Amino acid sequence: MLRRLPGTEIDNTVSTTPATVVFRPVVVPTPAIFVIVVWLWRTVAGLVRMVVRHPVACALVAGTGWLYSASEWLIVAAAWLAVVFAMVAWVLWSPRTWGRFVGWPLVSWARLVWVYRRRWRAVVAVTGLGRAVQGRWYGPDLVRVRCDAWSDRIRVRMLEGQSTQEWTDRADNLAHGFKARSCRVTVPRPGWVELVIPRGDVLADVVSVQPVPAVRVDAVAIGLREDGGPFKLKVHGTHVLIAGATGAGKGSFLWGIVRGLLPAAQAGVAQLWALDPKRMELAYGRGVFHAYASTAEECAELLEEAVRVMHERADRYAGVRRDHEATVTDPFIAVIVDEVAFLTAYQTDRGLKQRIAAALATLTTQGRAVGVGVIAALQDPRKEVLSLRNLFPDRIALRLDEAEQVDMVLGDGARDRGALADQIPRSESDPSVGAGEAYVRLENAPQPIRVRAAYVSNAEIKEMEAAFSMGES
Ligand SMILES: Nc1ncnc2c1ncn2[C@@H]1O[C@H](COP(=O)(O)OP(=O)(O)OP(=O)(O)O)[C@@H](O)[C@H]1O
Repeated sequence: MLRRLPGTEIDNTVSTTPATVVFRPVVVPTPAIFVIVVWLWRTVAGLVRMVVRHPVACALVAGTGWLYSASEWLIVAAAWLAVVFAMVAWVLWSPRTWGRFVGWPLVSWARLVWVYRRRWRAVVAVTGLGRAVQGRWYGPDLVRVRCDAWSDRIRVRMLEGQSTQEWTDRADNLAHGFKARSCRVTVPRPGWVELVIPRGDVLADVVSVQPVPAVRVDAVAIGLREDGGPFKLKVHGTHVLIAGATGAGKGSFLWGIVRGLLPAAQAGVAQLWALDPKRMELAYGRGVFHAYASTAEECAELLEEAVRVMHERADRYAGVRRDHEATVTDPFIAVIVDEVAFLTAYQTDRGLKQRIAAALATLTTQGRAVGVGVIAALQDPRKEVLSLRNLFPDRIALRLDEAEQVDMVLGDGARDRGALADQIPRSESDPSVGAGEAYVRLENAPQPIRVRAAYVSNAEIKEMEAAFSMGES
């Protein structure tokens, strides 16, 4: 009766297959008073828990009961009408606070009861997340469900001794078990996991570009996050690696960054330097760049020029300052490289290859403190990504061809944490399906976030070029 066990007992298994022998536990008669005390204690604890967790619902039920006993049903009906009016007024006055205190808790409760509690035992049993201990079945505790506009967050107390890895390995099973598109596992505190299950998908439709923003170099607006919020990418003080299969939409990220930095470039506090060995992407809006290189020789020279600027600034800053502030005299220099493997892995001239690799390594290891940032796109992550990857603090994986490539780009364990870049949809007939969708892993946040870049069309690139041309580069 007074047991301390590692989770919720699901079933008391006594009989078994002939191969396994399970003995029925010894039954020790318990005095009735113990049983009564334990039941009373559980009832009181349950009531207190209910009042703490659902104070508004409990107050409504208790208030209705009290009013009915103290007066007549007409008064009760009038009181309820007043409550309904108050709710409507609250929704109209502040839908956000109403949602926070009434709407979402109600949705959470309904989904807890209707979706998760109903399926929990079956899902836990089929995914193998329960355990049989001495003939008894134990399952992890489903403690609470919190819903918001885009996802359900399910707090679970794991069985004692269970690892997060067991849950991340079964994320796909859990998603299917709860009829969801995906499931991400996070760890709020030791012994607990939180399953993040998105409802609907705000990234399913093409995201339109926002008007060109005000002058800023720190973070640029690229598109939308999975939770519907704006996705802003930090570009100053970091380096960004963008990897994606052909047609994944790397161009949207590159042009999104360019678009975000253009006002700063016009104001003179930023400079955009383009390296475009394929000549199929950045050449289209060539006029917006301060410097443009396409042949391997030109690219090596431009990278070495960036290294020279970097060293010159480092000499001036030494002992005077520790970080860079974008000014007209010392603008932030964004070195944008489309298809970096053309300059490294695919480069046949060994001399040029070594110069480019050395310049890239110098810029990515020393450039960010003095205001030189590298933003590099890559199509095939198998080509030298491992030597490049660690030089880039922030990484973005668009649609990739194979599951193994996700960890190659984002770092070990990223796919287990929910970065399913290999599962981003594609369509033969509609190139926009899944294009621009990506998982982002930032330096200071190991948990990948799902985003979609706004689509920067050819017409918009030409408009930007017309409005922000830097003259002959
Ligand atoms: N953010 C986006 N939203 C919707 N559709 C997009 C987006 N980005 C790109 N597309 C669509 O996908 C197509 C391919 O995009 P893009 O050329 O940028 O891919 P890529 O990754 O640069 O490919 P490649 O490596 O072959 O150059 C575009 O022509 C466009 O139709």
